[in-house]
Amino acid sequence: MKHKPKLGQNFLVDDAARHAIVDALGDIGNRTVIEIGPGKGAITEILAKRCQHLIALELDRELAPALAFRFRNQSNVQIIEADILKTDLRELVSANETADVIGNLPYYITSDILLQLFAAGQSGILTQAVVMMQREVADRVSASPGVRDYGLLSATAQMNADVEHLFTLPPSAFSPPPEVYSTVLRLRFAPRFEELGVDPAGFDAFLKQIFAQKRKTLQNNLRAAGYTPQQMAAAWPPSIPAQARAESLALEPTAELYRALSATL
Ligand SMILES: C[S@@+](CC[C@H](N)C(=O)[O-])C[C@H]1O[C@@H](n2cnc3c(N)ncnc32)[C@H](O)[C@@H]1O
Repeated sequence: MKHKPKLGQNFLVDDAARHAIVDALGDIGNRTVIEIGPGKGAITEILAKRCQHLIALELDRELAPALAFRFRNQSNVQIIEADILKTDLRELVSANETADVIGNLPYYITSDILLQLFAAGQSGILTQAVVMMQREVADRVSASPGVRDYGLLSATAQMNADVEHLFTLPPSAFSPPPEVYSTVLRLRFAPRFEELGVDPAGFDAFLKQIFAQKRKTLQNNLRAAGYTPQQMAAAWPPSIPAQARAESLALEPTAELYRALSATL
């Protein structure tokens, strides 16, 4: 079967790596695990032996039935031919249950998948995700405030999860080898909206506004988003320098600024 580059198909062929990814989920003997993009089953095969219930979502209409056939005698394995982005994860998880997610992600939709996982995390159905992505994207997801890679994706991710950088693999771990290195992250879903006193939709929109132009100061981005100089003067927390950029602020002062500006509306 020919691989389909358009579907981000780079199959994992490094045996130690595929075990390490599954090991990162910990003990899954009593867990429901959702696998994104099982492909030819490199990770699926190990998960099927270890977890209570495996739900694997594969878009490729040749690979999905081939996997369903291969695992037909394993009653804990469910292969679904579906587009992850068009799947409501809440429908896969029974009431009063939570699931873990795993996947060597199709890199062309990494950010969209992460946003989908954060939304599912907010609804309380996911505990953790072990996900492999292009190294540069993983560096942005896990970057701390004040470093060059810190931006909208970092702030969004860290509002939703504790992010842990696990390991990086070279192109040779895959067939065909991609042009980039790949990094595995563990995300433990722990939304911080309540703790920081912000509403998720409003704060997500605010993050998009303050990171709209990375090289501009916070005040310039806020002005472009429609805040007046008077509103900013009335609300500006003394702890935030007037010339600060969004990328230099931790989530706590960012939330403080959002709350103060919201109070002026
Ligand atoms: C990087 S490969 C990983 C395959 C396999 N898990 C492995 O590690 O060898 C990504 C997989 O995601 C599948 N895929 C691509 N787009 C998808 C989508 N929108 N929904 C579900 N699966 C998708 C591809 O067909 C491919 O099998």
